[in-house]
Amino acid sequence: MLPEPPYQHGTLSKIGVLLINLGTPDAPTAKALRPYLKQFLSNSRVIEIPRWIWWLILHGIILNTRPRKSAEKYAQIWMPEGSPLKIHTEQQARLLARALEERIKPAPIVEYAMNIGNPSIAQVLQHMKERGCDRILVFPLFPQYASSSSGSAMDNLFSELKKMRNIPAVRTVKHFHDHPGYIAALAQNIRDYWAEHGKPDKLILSFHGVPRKTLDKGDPYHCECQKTGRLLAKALELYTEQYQVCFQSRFGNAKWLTPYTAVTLKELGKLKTQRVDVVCPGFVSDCLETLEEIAIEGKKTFIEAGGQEFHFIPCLNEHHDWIKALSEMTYTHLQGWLGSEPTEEETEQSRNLALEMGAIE
Ligand SMILES: C=CC1=C(C)c2cc3[nH]c(cc4nc(cc5[nH]c(cc1n2)c(C)c5CCC(=O)O)C(CCC(=O)O)=C4C)c(C)c3C=C
Ligand SMILES: [Fe+2]
Ligand SMILES: [Fe+2]
Repeated sequence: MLPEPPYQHGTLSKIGVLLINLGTPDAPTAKALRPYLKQFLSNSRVIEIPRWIWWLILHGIILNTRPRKSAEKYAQIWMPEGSPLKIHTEQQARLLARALEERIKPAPIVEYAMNIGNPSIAQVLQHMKERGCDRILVFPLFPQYASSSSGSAMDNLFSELKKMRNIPAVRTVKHFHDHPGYIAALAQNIRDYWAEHGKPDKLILSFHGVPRKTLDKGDPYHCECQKTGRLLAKALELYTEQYQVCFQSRFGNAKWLTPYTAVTLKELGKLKTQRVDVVCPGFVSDCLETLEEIAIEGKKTFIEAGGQEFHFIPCLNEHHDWIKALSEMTYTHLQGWLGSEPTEEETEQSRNLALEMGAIE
């Protein structure tokens, strides 16, 4: 069990909000990619094949080849301040804290952590406890629930809580794939883009893929992506022929959810489609998968196949409507906790009582 700060009578119980994203390497180098990929790909929710077979493949092949290849990709999208995923998540936490300050007194403490890499869930939870958070809302930034993303973040959270003597009250957000605020923010972000750059012939809604067999095993991810797609198309008043839901980032040789984004872009290119726009509603922050795989590689695939014009629409990142939706969802999930904090006066009284009773010195 982890060491615990000494229990203090009458300390103010604070509310914390912990945003969690997937995680990113510390640097765009093979040296930093190796431990990141090792942690990611050792997870049995991410790779669901017998452990010993996978151990041989991972240690014998993947960790000897992929770190260098992935580092080259990361180097193309790395920002002066660091990894885009980390920078956007940091900004989202800062903007959410500011939005909540205006609605909730005393304002909750907002932090972010990464399921893989840094800052780790373990580190940040400990830090929140030290700051006096006794009630924590854990909010994974994955709109659609998948066992490999949201489920894995929950595993990590619960295994850290298991090490604590004094466990805070914890609530978790499962998903928000159909939340009206999230859908409205996605639609507005796309409309903003189209107001500046005009409209495409086809809009591709590209979600991160997962192995096809996870759908048969009961993972709701596929259905949640389809629902987000449907609601977003409705908000944008698109006809069925004007958009398509696709799945990207296939890993390994097994069948993943289809249609594959890269295959669809190639087909659209071959059909000499004048203009295709791609947006990635399943990622709330731009990252390797959107900036390299779609904006660079996806564009190349489409143009080389004969397409004319390719546009990548950025993720929600710091969009005003997204921060509003995030704050709205947080507020909803905090119901029952808000307004129940003891006042400073009550806290002082209980401290005095404990002093009188000799419970504290
Ligand atoms: C949006 C949710 C995500 C799901 C679901 C998901 C499943 C999943 N991913 C892999 C393998 C890799 N993904 C990688 C990067 C990556 N994945 C997500 C999100 C989801 N993944 C994000 C946001 C990122 C980008 C991180 C960044 O730093 O920008 C990588 C690492 C990069 C690389 O080497 O390609 C791998 C590997 C699997 C196998 C999987 C489901 C089974
Ligand atoms: Fe991934
Ligand atoms: Fe489905």
